Amino acid sequence: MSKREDDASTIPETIVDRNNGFSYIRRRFFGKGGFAKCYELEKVGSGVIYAGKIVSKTLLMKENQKEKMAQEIHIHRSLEHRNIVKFYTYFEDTHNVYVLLELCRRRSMMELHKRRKALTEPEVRYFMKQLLEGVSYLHDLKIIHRDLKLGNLFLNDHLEVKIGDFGLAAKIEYSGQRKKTVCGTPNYIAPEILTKKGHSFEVDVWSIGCILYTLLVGRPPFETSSLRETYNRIKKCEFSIPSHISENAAAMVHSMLMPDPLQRPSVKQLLRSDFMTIGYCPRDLPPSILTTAPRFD
Ligand SMILES: COc1cc(C(=O)NC2CCN(C)CC2)ccc1Nc1cc2c(cn1)c(C)nn2-c1cc(Cl)cc(-c2ccccc2C(N)=O)c1
Repeated sequence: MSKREDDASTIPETIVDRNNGFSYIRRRFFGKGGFAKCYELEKVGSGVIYAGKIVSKTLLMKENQKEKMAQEIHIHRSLEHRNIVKFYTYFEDTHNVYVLLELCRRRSMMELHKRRKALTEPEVRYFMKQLLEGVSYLHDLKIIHRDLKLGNLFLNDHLEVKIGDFGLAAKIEYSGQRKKTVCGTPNYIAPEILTKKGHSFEVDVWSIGCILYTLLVGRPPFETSSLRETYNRIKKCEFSIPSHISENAAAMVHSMLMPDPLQRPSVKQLLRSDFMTIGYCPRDLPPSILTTAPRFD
């Protein structure tokens, strides 16, 4: 019999953190990503609600999987920024590892994209400003995320962007270091990772360029019917920008999707780009934009 996606056979209805005696009621199943299942967890007593990422230890038998999970926790627990998902705590029991994270009730930008497709340029400026500020904070700490994608950009009740899922993140240990491998497959993967030329902060700029293109155009820049063909287009930097996209927006996309990583602007330079600084940028957005384009009269 096939297991249900939200199979919770080894996840107790009440989860106890044996380090401090706090317990959490397992509520709604939100979905899964990689090895993890995500549930709404309610802290007994306070009623505070978290997004609980739960990983079965049966999936952490191999040393490299244990190390990957430990690295994700080590990096994420050290972060504190309004555009980074807050890491509250983690603990384990016989069967699982539990990570308690900031709940983002408006889910992720992937759901927004699926519903709206292309956004207006002021909305794109609004989301890009927060994404760039969050990644600028990471890069200042010498951390590369390496898997920036719409599904990892969560939205809270105020539609503030919260970067999550540090499962592929890495720390640049010394100036000029180029990472040679990444254990996993980034969604918006940069050409230098595919060609194994060594990579660093510029891969996040590439991924943000793919996100920018997707928000402006309504579909990803290198999308094809086969992964092999998509990878070929990425390696050849083969993409086109529809003519209705503004000059400043197109120029920003082109600068971020340069084949040579050293030609790409830094995140800080992007925050000062013409597209980001010329043109209306709303201070906040109403929840109605999750389903309908706003009018900025
Ligand atoms: C009310 O808050 C949420 C509701 C829902 C929701 O209603 N999902 C529905 C999907 C369709 N099915 C049929 C019913 C449930 C999803 C995410 C929420 N919030 C949330 C999730 C979070 C975080 C913060 N907030 C953090 C931090 N991480 N995750 C997280 C973790 C993992 Cl393991 C998976 C996923 C995940 C769930 C589904 C799709 C995609 C993803 C994804 N982005 O990976 C998300």
